[in-house]
Amino acid sequence: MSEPYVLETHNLVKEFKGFVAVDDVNLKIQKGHIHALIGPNGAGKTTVFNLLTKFLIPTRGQILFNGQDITSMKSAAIARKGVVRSFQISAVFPHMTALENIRVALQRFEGTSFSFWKSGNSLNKLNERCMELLASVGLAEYANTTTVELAYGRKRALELATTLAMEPELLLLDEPTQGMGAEDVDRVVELVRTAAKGRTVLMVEHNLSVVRKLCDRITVLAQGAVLTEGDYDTVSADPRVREVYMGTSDSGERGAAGSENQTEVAR
Ligand SMILES: Nc1ncnc2c1ncn2[C@@H]1O[C@H](COP(=O)(O)OP(=O)(O)OP(=O)(O)O)[C@@H](O)[C@H]1O
Repeated sequence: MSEPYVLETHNLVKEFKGFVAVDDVNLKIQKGHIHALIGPNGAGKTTVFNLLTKFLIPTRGQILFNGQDITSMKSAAIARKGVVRSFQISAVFPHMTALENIRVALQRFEGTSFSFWKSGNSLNKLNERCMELLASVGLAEYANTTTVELAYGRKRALELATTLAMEPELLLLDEPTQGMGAEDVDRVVELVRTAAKGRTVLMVEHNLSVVRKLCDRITVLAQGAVLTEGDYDTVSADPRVREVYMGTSDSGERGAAGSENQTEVAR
Protein backbone atom coordinates (compact mmCIF):
# COMPACT_ATOMS: atom_id res chain seq x y z
CA MET A 1 0.00 0.00 0.00
CA SER A 2 1.25 3.48 -0.83
CA GLU A 3 1.91 6.16 1.82
CA PRO A 4 -0.95 8.53 2.65
CA TYR A 5 0.44 11.48 0.75
CA VAL A 6 -2.13 14.06 -0.26
CA LEU A 7 0.20 15.71 -2.68
CA GLU A 8 3.36 14.51 -4.39
CA THR A 9 5.53 15.96 -7.09
CA HIS A 10 7.86 13.80 -9.11
CA ASN A 11 10.90 15.47 -10.63
CA LEU A 12 9.08 18.76 -11.13
CA VAL A 13 10.93 21.16 -13.40
CA LYS A 14 10.09 24.67 -14.59
CA GLU A 15 12.32 26.48 -17.00
CA PHE A 16 11.91 30.04 -18.19
CA LYS A 17 13.74 30.37 -21.49
CA GLY A 18 16.46 28.00 -20.34
CA PHE A 19 16.65 29.37 -16.78
CA VAL A 20 15.78 26.58 -14.34
CA ALA A 21 13.52 28.13 -11.67
CA VAL A 22 12.35 24.76 -10.30
CA ASP A 23 14.89 22.01 -10.50
CA ASP A 24 13.77 18.40 -10.11
CA VAL A 25 11.60 18.98 -7.05
CA ASN A 26 10.14 15.95 -5.28
CA LEU A 27 7.61 16.93 -2.64
CA LYS A 28 5.63 14.62 -0.40
CA ILE A 29 2.92 16.25 1.66
CA GLN A 30 1.46 14.01 4.30
CA LYS A 31 -2.27 14.01 5.03
CA GLY A 32 -3.20 16.22 7.99
CA HIS A 33 0.13 18.05 8.09
CA ILE A 34 0.81 21.75 7.95
CA HIS A 35 3.79 21.75 5.61
CA ALA A 36 5.91 24.82 4.89
CA LEU A 37 7.88 25.69 1.82
CA ILE A 38 10.67 28.06 2.79
CA GLY A 39 13.84 29.39 1.24
CA PRO A 40 15.60 32.64 0.47
CA ASN A 41 14.31 35.10 -2.11
CA GLY A 42 14.38 33.66 -5.61
CA ALA A 43 14.50 30.06 -4.33
CA GLY A 44 11.52 29.05 -6.46
CA LYS A 45 8.76 28.90 -3.82
CA THR A 46 6.23 30.96 -5.74
CA THR A 47 6.98 29.13 -8.95
CA VAL A 48 6.37 25.77 -7.23
CA PHE A 49 3.09 27.14 -5.87
CA ASN A 50 2.09 28.38 -9.30
CA LEU A 51 2.84 24.94 -10.74
CA LEU A 52 0.77 23.22 -8.06
CA THR A 53 -2.21 25.49 -8.66
CA LYS A 54 -1.87 25.43 -12.43
CA PHE A 55 -1.02 29.08 -12.90
CA LEU A 56 2.05 27.69 -14.68
CA ILE A 57 2.61 24.57 -16.75
CA PRO A 58 5.60 22.45 -15.72
CA THR A 59 8.38 21.90 -18.23
CA ARG A 60 8.70 18.33 -16.94
CA GLY A 61 7.54 16.19 -14.07
CA GLN A 62 4.34 15.08 -12.45
CA ILE A 63 1.93 16.33 -9.78
CA LEU A 64 -0.18 13.77 -7.94
CA PHE A 65 -3.16 14.52 -5.69
CA ASN A 66 -4.23 11.55 -3.59
CA GLY A 67 -2.30 9.37 -6.01
CA GLN A 68 -4.05 10.77 -9.10
CA ASP A 69 -2.03 12.51 -11.79
CA ILE A 70 -3.31 16.09 -11.94
CA THR A 71 -0.39 17.49 -13.94
CA SER A 72 -2.48 18.43 -16.94
CA MET A 73 -5.64 19.49 -15.12
CA LYS A 74 -6.75 23.12 -15.06
CA SER A 75 -6.98 25.31 -11.98
CA ALA A 76 -10.78 25.12 -11.69
CA ALA A 77 -10.75 21.33 -12.05
CA ILE A 78 -8.26 20.82 -9.23
CA ALA A 79 -10.17 23.30 -7.06
CA ARG A 80 -13.25 21.10 -7.51
CA LYS A 81 -11.13 18.13 -6.44
CA GLY A 82 -10.21 19.98 -3.25
CA VAL A 83 -6.90 21.72 -4.00
CA VAL A 84 -7.58 25.36 -3.28
CA ARG A 85 -5.23 28.28 -3.01
CA SER A 86 -6.31 31.05 -0.71
CA PHE A 87 -6.91 34.29 -2.56
CA GLN A 88 -6.98 32.30 -5.81
CA ILE A 89 -10.66 32.26 -6.56
CA SER A 90 -11.67 34.08 -3.46
CA ALA A 91 -11.15 37.78 -3.92
CA VAL A 92 -13.38 39.71 -1.56
CA PHE A 93 -15.66 42.49 -2.69
CA PRO A 94 -14.89 45.62 -0.66
CA HIS A 95 -18.38 47.12 -0.68
CA MET A 96 -20.20 43.99 0.37
CA THR A 97 -20.59 42.98 3.99
CA ALA A 98 -18.56 40.08 5.36
CA LEU A 99 -21.69 37.90 5.28
CA GLU A 100 -22.48 38.83 1.66
CA ASN A 101 -18.94 37.95 0.64
CA ILE A 102 -19.23 34.51 2.18
CA ARG A 103 -22.62 34.03 0.56
CA VAL A 104 -21.17 34.86 -2.87
CA ALA A 105 -18.32 32.40 -2.26
CA LEU A 106 -20.77 29.66 -1.26
CA GLN A 107 -22.98 30.36 -4.26
CA ARG A 108 -19.96 30.28 -6.54
CA PHE A 109 -18.99 26.95 -5.03
CA GLU A 110 -22.54 25.75 -5.54
CA GLY A 111 -22.13 26.51 -9.23
CA THR A 112 -19.18 24.17 -9.48
CA SER A 113 -20.30 21.47 -7.07
CA PHE A 114 -23.33 19.82 -5.52
CA SER A 115 -25.70 22.05 -3.62
CA PHE A 116 -26.92 20.90 -0.25
CA TRP A 117 -29.26 23.84 0.22
CA LYS A 118 -31.20 23.62 -3.01
CA SER A 119 -34.20 21.92 -1.47
CA GLY A 120 -36.59 23.44 1.14
CA ASN A 121 -35.27 25.80 3.85
CA SER A 122 -32.50 26.73 1.43
CA LEU A 123 -31.96 30.31 2.48
CA ASN A 124 -31.75 29.48 6.16
CA LYS A 125 -29.22 26.74 5.49
CA LEU A 126 -27.15 29.09 3.37
CA ASN A 127 -27.16 31.78 6.07
CA GLU A 128 -26.35 29.21 8.76
CA ARG A 129 -23.35 27.99 6.79
CA CYS A 130 -22.23 31.61 6.21
CA MET A 131 -22.34 32.28 9.93
CA GLU A 132 -20.48 29.06 10.69
CA LEU A 133 -17.72 30.05 8.30
CA LEU A 134 -17.52 33.58 9.72
CA ALA A 135 -17.39 32.18 13.25
CA SER A 136 -14.62 29.77 12.26
CA VAL A 137 -12.37 32.73 11.45
CA GLY A 138 -13.52 34.85 14.41
CA LEU A 139 -15.65 37.22 12.37
CA ALA A 140 -19.16 36.39 13.59
CA GLU A 141 -19.63 39.82 15.12
CA TYR A 142 -18.53 41.48 11.88
CA ALA A 143 -21.11 39.71 9.69
CA ASN A 144 -22.84 42.96 8.76
CA THR A 145 -19.72 45.11 8.53
CA THR A 146 -18.79 46.33 5.08
CA THR A 147 -15.54 44.65 4.07
CA VAL A 148 -13.77 47.91 3.30
CA GLU A 149 -14.19 48.87 6.97
CA LEU A 150 -12.50 45.72 8.27
CA ALA A 151 -8.93 45.97 9.59
CA TYR A 152 -6.29 44.35 7.35
CA GLY A 153 -5.93 41.19 9.42
CA ARG A 154 -9.71 40.71 9.49
CA LYS A 155 -9.88 41.14 5.73
CA ARG A 156 -7.37 38.32 5.37
CA ALA A 157 -9.49 36.24 7.76
CA LEU A 158 -12.51 36.91 5.56
CA GLU A 159 -10.55 35.89 2.46
CA LEU A 160 -9.59 32.69 4.22
CA ALA A 161 -13.25 32.04 5.08
CA THR A 162 -14.25 32.46 1.43
CA THR A 163 -11.60 29.85 0.61
CA LEU A 164 -12.89 27.51 3.31
CA ALA A 165 -16.33 27.85 1.72
CA MET A 166 -14.90 25.69 -1.07
CA GLU A 167 -14.22 22.91 1.43
CA PRO A 168 -10.60 22.38 0.43
CA GLU A 169 -8.92 19.12 1.30
CA LEU A 170 -5.54 20.67 0.56
CA LEU A 171 -5.31 24.36 1.38
CA LEU A 172 -2.45 26.27 -0.23
CA LEU A 173 -1.48 29.49 1.52
CA ASP A 174 0.90 31.90 -0.11
CA GLU A 175 2.55 33.99 2.61
CA PRO A 176 -0.50 34.35 4.85
CA THR A 177 1.24 36.80 7.21
CA GLN A 178 2.80 39.01 4.55
CA GLY A 179 2.65 42.69 5.41
CA MET A 180 1.19 42.17 8.88
CA GLY A 181 2.09 43.61 12.26
CA ALA A 182 2.85 41.33 15.21
CA GLU A 183 -0.70 41.31 16.55
CA ASP A 184 -2.21 40.31 13.21
CA VAL A 185 0.52 37.67 12.73
CA ASP A 186 -0.50 36.00 16.01
CA ARG A 187 -4.12 36.08 14.92
CA VAL A 188 -3.27 34.48 11.57
CA VAL A 189 -1.27 31.73 13.28
CA GLU A 190 -4.38 30.83 15.27
CA LEU A 191 -6.50 31.15 12.17
CA VAL A 192 -4.35 28.79 10.13
CA ARG A 193 -4.29 26.34 13.01
CA THR A 194 -8.09 26.38 13.08
CA ALA A 195 -8.40 26.18 9.29
CA ALA A 196 -6.00 23.23 9.24
CA LYS A 197 -8.26 21.04 11.36
CA GLY A 198 -9.38 18.09 9.28
CA ARG A 199 -7.36 19.13 6.25
CA THR A 200 -3.84 19.46 4.90
CA VAL A 201 -2.09 22.81 4.48
CA LEU A 202 0.88 23.73 2.35
CA MET A 203 2.17 27.24 2.94
CA VAL A 204 4.90 29.49 1.67
CA GLU A 205 5.97 31.62 4.60
CA HIS A 206 8.87 33.99 5.14
CA ASN A 207 8.29 34.47 8.85
CA LEU A 208 10.12 31.53 10.39
CA SER A 209 8.66 32.08 13.82
CA VAL A 210 5.26 31.41 12.22
CA VAL A 211 6.69 28.29 10.59
CA ARG A 212 8.10 27.12 13.93
CA LYS A 213 4.75 27.58 15.66
CA LEU A 214 2.62 25.97 12.99
CA CYS A 215 4.37 23.50 10.76
CA ASP A 216 4.85 19.75 11.12
CA ARG A 217 7.26 19.56 8.26
CA ILE A 218 9.36 21.98 6.28
CA THR A 219 10.88 21.78 2.83
CA VAL A 220 13.73 24.19 2.19
CA LEU A 221 14.26 25.30 -1.38
CA ALA A 222 17.42 26.95 -2.64
CA GLN A 223 18.14 27.84 -6.25
CA GLY A 224 15.07 25.94 -7.38
CA ALA A 225 16.02 22.63 -5.76
CA VAL A 226 15.14 20.97 -2.45
CA LEU A 227 18.03 21.65 -0.07
CA THR A 228 16.65 19.70 2.86
CA GLU A 229 13.47 18.65 4.60
CA GLY A 230 12.38 17.88 8.15
CA ASP A 231 10.79 19.35 11.26
CA TYR A 232 11.71 22.85 12.42
CA ASP A 233 14.44 21.79 14.83
CA THR A 234 16.16 19.59 12.24
CA VAL A 235 15.96 22.15 9.47
CA SER A 236 17.01 25.14 11.59
CA ALA A 237 20.04 23.25 12.91
CA ASP A 238 21.21 22.40 9.39
CA PRO A 239 24.30 24.48 8.54
CA ARG A 240 23.37 24.49 4.85
CA VAL A 241 20.08 26.18 5.69
CA ARG A 242 21.85 28.84 7.75
CA GLU A 243 24.25 29.36 4.91
CA VAL A 244 21.60 29.95 2.25
CA TYR A 245 19.78 32.38 4.51
CA MET A 246 22.92 34.18 5.59
CA GLY A 247 24.10 34.38 2.02
CA THR A 248 20.93 36.20 1.01
CA SER A 249 20.71 39.92 1.09
CA ASP A 250 17.00 40.57 1.36
CA SER A 251 15.96 43.99 0.29
CA GLY A 252 12.96 46.22 -0.07
CA GLU A 253 9.71 45.36 1.61
CA ARG A 254 10.95 41.94 2.71
CA GLY A 255 14.16 43.25 4.20
CA ALA A 256 12.96 43.45 7.78
CA ALA A 257 11.23 40.10 7.69
CA GLY A 258 14.31 38.59 6.07
CA SER A 259 16.59 39.75 8.86
CA GLU A 260 14.21 38.39 11.50
CA ASN A 261 14.13 35.11 9.68
CA GLN A 262 17.88 34.88 9.59
CA THR A 263 18.05 35.48 13.33
CA GLU A 264 15.41 32.82 13.87
CA VAL A 265 17.24 30.23 11.79
CA ALA A 266 20.55 31.10 13.41
CA ARG A 267 19.19 30.53 16.92
N1 LIG B 1 7.92 34.31 -15.40
C1 LIG B 1 9.22 34.24 -15.15
N2 LIG B 1 10.13 34.42 -16.12
C2 LIG B 1 11.46 34.33 -15.87
N3 LIG B 1 11.98 34.06 -14.67
C3 LIG B 1 11.14 33.88 -13.66
C4 LIG B 1 9.72 33.95 -13.82
N4 LIG B 1 9.12 33.70 -12.62
C5 LIG B 1 10.12 33.49 -11.74
N5 LIG B 1 11.33 33.59 -12.36
C6 LIG B 1 12.65 33.41 -11.73
O1 LIG B 1 12.64 32.16 -11.09
C7 LIG B 1 13.36 32.26 -9.84
C8 LIG B 1 12.46 31.79 -8.73
O2 LIG B 1 11.47 32.78 -8.49
P1 LIG B 1 10.31 32.62 -7.42
O3 LIG B 1 9.48 33.86 -7.47
O4 LIG B 1 9.63 31.34 -7.61
O5 LIG B 1 11.14 32.56 -6.07
P2 LIG B 1 10.61 32.72 -4.58
O6 LIG B 1 11.32 31.70 -3.78
O7 LIG B 1 9.13 32.71 -4.54
O8 LIG B 1 11.14 34.15 -4.21
P3 LIG B 1 10.51 35.28 -3.25
O9 LIG B 1 10.72 34.78 -1.86
O10 LIG B 1 11.35 36.47 -3.57
O11 LIG B 1 9.06 35.44 -3.61
C9 LIG B 1 13.82 33.69 -9.72
O12 LIG B 1 15.16 33.77 -10.14
C10 LIG B 1 12.92 34.44 -10.64
O13 LIG B 1 13.56 35.57 -11.18
